[in-house]
Amino acid sequence: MVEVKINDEVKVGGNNPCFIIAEVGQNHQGDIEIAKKLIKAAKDAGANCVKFQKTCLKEKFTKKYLERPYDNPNSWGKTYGEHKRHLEFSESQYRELFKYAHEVGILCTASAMDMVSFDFLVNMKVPFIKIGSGDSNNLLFLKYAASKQVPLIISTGMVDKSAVKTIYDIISAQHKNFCLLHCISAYPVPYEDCNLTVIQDYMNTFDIPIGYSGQEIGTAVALASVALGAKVLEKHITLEKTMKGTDHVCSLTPPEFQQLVRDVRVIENALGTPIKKVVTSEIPCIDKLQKSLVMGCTKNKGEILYPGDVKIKVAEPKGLNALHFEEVIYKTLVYDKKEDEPLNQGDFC
Ligand SMILES: CC(=O)N[C@H](C=O)[C@@H](O)[C@H](O)[C@H](O)COP(=O)(O)O
Ligand SMILES: C=C(OP(=O)(O)O)C(=O)O
Repeated sequence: MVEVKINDEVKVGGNNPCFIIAEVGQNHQGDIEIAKKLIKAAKDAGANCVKFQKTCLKEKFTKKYLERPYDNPNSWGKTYGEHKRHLEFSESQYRELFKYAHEVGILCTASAMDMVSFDFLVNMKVPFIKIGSGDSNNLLFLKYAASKQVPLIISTGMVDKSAVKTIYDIISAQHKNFCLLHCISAYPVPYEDCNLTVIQDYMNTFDIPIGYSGQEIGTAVALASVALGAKVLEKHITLEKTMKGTDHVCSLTPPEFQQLVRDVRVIENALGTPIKKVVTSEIPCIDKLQKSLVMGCTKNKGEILYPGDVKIKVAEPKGLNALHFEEVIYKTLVYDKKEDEPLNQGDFC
């Protein structure tokens, strides 16, 4: 499988650990201090990267859409434009945040929500650029992004498989330094809509790392995605789930995020090898509880071992592994044997 090179130290896919993105998105409430707290929380939780959403409002939205009333409990203004302006950091604030993340020691990037934002992020030399599901049908943008030859992580919410193939074709025509994330764009996603096994379908279809961007509540589904093979995992992070904003409800608090990272690492460790074998840690249990062949009754040298004469029990000392039962039946005893005595190679012929 192709590995995606995020920077000189970090690669995604192949045998590399799952790349975990803490998605701040707009959970900073438009407040740079909250944004910094979330960067620090992402670092402390063990995330590999922290991410924002960069938008040039007049590139992403029509004038009329921005003037649309946005009257709901998550709104930061009377119109959608006012709401989004409240949540959007300036370029200099982004510089400050990237600098802070660098000081804290965590990779930091953003989703480019439009071409202008994409160019800004390229200039900022972010380790990769995320393309969110809002652009999974935006072929013009995808072509533009592909032509810039920067690593990309692309979400695939709100479209079907044929569109995902189109995304793959567009980017891979230029380079293979990209991942696709399975994603369902609902806040929160009902569990029955997660369709997590799409991850396996993507893995069978595409020769690039596949990941999961989860908007469902909790960590169970995200953990399952890693067990299914996700090599990138994105989850929203928040300081407090009851804060105002559309995404807080499907976000994880810093302790939850920390637990997620810990559990992902446990799962990766536990996935191990598909070769079923006896492992060293089983030896004490084998010694203590595995059954072996013993005499079912007392018999003398020269007598035949009929079924019923050989029993399978936990014994000390052990006899032959009980898997050899069939090989022992109808053999002749070479020694006298008492009931419950172990039967070993050399005791019969
Ligand atoms: C599809 C997409 O962009 N989704 C993003 C990523 O998950 C979200 O964070 C949205 O920006 C957010 O839900 C929008 O909320 P509002 O409309 O209240 O600002
Ligand atoms: C919308 C985004 O992501 P996703 O589609 O993965 O939720 C984003 O990263 O801005």
